[in-house]
Amino acid sequence: MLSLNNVSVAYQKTQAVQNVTFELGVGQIGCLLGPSGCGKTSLLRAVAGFEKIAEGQISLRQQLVSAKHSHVEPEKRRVAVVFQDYALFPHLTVAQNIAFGLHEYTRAQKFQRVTELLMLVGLPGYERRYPHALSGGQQQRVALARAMAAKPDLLLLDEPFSSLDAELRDDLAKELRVILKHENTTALMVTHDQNEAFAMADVIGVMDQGRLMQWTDAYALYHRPVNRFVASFVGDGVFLSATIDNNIKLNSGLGVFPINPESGFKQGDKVVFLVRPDDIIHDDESETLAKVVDRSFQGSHILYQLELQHVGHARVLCLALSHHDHQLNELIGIRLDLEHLIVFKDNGDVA
Ligand SMILES: Nc1ncnc2c1ncn2[C@@H]1O[C@H](COP(=O)(O)OP(=O)(O)OP(=O)(O)O)[C@@H](O)[C@H]1O
Repeated sequence: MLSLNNVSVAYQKTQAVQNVTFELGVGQIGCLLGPSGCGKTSLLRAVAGFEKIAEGQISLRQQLVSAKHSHVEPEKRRVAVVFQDYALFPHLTVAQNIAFGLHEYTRAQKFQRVTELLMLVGLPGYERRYPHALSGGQQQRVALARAMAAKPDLLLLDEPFSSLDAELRDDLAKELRVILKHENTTALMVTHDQNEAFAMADVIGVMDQGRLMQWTDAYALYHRPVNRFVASFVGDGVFLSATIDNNIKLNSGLGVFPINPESGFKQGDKVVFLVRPDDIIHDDESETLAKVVDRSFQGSHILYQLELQHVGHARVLCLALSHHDHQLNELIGIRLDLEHLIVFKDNGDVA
């Protein structure tokens, strides 16, 4: 449905997007995830046709819509965009807003589509309201209904929930996924919030400094990040130093762990490996002790920051059930439960 091949976007002095390649199939939901300034909005705008591209090709339905010397205008792409600020027409009712782009529909067809969409976005009976009489979340649902009304081939969403509060954001992200799947809409969303990406997307693209680092599902991003940037940006965790010794020997004294023999490391190589909070198991029986240096109560769990009592005094995170209630400076037993070791070359920046 959507295919990007080696796409670059440049402004006068800034190379905003560099050599991005990915594909999105019919009905798939993709999400571009990355920190502020990584180029995700520029890429979305290029797909919408608001930005021309400097290199590469963008195709929709196997038709070229953007290349260095050719550019199909946004209104000819059968693409709809939902912006973060809702952008509803204030002088039109909810029904008029949603029906705005349905030029070829009869009155009866418009009525039917508006009713159907309001039901889908959880606002049945809101036809005659005006935008100012709706909450932020409700306005964004109407904006979504309006964008989906004419059944676009591709729906683009630019941080659609960023002006809503955190709880509403999570709920809406989950609801939006159900709505998009119900209509079999292909969608590409931009966000800097990994929870939103996890809740929404079939496939996630992590971007850093204009480049697409990895394009895969949430599970693979978390468990098989391709580099340190992705490993740090997606999920919590810390890197610990180690040296390759056929197996990996950990200088933090946490044990010896086998690595994938095809990883290409040789004996004596300095490496770092990723330890997620759920890899550190609190175990009173264990002789490996760590000191509680910080704790944050999260209801069912407590997230501890622990200082290892061995070489380097490295700090790790540990997610423990909240009835394991330990105080600052207490020494607690831990063990490492690492199934797949995520190992990268050491750049010398880990203690
Ligand atoms: N219209 C523009 N003119 C010049 N430079 C721009 C323009 N829009 C974006 N940039 C620059 O391009 C780079 C990528 O910006 P972009 O907005 O695509 O990133 P982003 O990941 O979407 O960031 P944010 O989450 O803050 O919106 C940044 O360095 C930004 O300053």
